[in-house]
Amino acid sequence: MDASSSSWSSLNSGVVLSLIAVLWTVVWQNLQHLQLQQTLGRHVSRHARRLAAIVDPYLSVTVAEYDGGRMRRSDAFDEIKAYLGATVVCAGSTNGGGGGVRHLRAESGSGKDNNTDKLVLSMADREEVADDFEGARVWWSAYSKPAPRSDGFPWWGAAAQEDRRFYRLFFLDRHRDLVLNAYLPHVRRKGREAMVRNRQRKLFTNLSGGSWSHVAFEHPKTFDTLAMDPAKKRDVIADLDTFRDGKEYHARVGKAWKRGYLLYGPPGTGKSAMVAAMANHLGYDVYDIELTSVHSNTDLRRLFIETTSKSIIVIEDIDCSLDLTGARNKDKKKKAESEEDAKNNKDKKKKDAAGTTSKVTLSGLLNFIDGLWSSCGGERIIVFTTNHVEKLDPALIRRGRMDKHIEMSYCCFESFKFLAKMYLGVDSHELFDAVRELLQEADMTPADVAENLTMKRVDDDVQSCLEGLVKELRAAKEKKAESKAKEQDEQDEEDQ
Ligand SMILES: Nc1ncnc2c1ncn2[C@@H]1O[C@H](COP(=O)(O)OP(=O)(O)OP(=O)(O)O)[C@@H](O)[C@H]1O
Ligand SMILES: [Mg+2]
Repeated sequence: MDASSSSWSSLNSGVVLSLIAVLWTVVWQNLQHLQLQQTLGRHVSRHARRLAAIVDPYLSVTVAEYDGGRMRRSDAFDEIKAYLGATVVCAGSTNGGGGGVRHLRAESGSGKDNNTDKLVLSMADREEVADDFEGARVWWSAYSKPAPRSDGFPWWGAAAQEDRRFYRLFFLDRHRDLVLNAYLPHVRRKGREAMVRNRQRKLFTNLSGGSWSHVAFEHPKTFDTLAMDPAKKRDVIADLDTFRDGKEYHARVGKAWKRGYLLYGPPGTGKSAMVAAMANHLGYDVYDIELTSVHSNTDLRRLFIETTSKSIIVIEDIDCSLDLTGARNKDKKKKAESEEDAKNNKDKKKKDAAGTTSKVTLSGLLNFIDGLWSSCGGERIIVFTTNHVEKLDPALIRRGRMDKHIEMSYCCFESFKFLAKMYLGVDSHELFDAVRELLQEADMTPADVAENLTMKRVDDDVQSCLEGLVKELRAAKEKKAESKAKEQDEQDEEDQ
């Protein structure tokens, strides 16, 4: 009995061992060839969901690539794809959701994103990824179906033959309100932001024929490298952020989603640099309108209507592009003209270049701004820059048209310190006190200060750059004192 039971048990253990060996081989092969680890993870998570569904059933929302079987791409699909690509898929298992995706789909930017070198990543079909939101866990899966033959109208071309792609979101019934009212809007918002970040932005300019031409917008200026009063800078950034997130606010108060900025100040104080920083901060395209190449008010309106949302429309040197100062300012203008003849070389050149072909008028400019802004979709910022704010017609820059007026001024000590840190990498130096005093008495633009702080020769160092700056500041101070004395003499002569 003992012997037979022992041989029986040894036979049994032999069978068990062989079974384990066979199972192990299968498991090993699966690990090798079918990436069982991942498959298991997915199955376990599916089974866990099914188990959870017994006590708390889960719901699903499906988003199709094309709305209602038509050939219009669904915005929601693209936003979800961008969200998953940026937030969950690329973050892998570190996103807190624990659902790292191993198989990705890579596409080059489509349509308007053609210029980008970046690949746009999304989940491959049959992948599943988890995401956490305010304590709730949800799951996204991707799948596709072959395009039904019946809806393949020939004029839709190759796109009609492509598979239809879908995203499906699973979540527990108890999270229904949270998912539908908070999570999905959050996904769309974040997705839109990711799409803006991913796309190659463009710098447009108008050609003399009245159409737009563009190049890639690659200006490196950001608010991090723009020297200006820190409080003022924070205020501008907050204003831009509020504008960008203000879709609902504008709709609620019945205001067109647009904002006008007037940047004014002497040449070289960073007005154009500020426009680039604004565009980089918001991720918007830039439309740089050269008014002197626009033949008529109608052409101007057409150009504006062709601009897209999420853009900054800039008219540089608005005071000298055309005679937009209006009849109201004529007397004031006559006086100003004689004083500023010397300064106005740039203006004259522009006017000469304009020739006599441009018939854009002040009223045309006012009308098209308001007409376009009240009728078009929105999310546009318009920026006027000028060296002579006093020459502009008040109607052009009144609040509502130009909501925010920003003065870009000569370099102050704060801006100098910022530039010294950026260009020379120093926070303090024995010459800083001299610079501080001189900046109170001399007018020097940030552009000139930056030029002095740039090391141009191999033997240039912090000391030589700052010495050069102090020398130039002294010269600027003397020049300012001389011109003040001259002005005073002229005034005295007039008074006599
Ligand atoms: N505040 C600033 N911070 C950093 N760099 C600046 C600043 N202001 C000017 N610069 C630099 O000086 C150069 C000229 O500046 P910018 O073209 O922006 O001046 P501007 O005010 O537009 O002059 P203009 O009135 O002649 O058009 C740019 O290279 C810019 O980077
Ligand atoms: Mg400029």
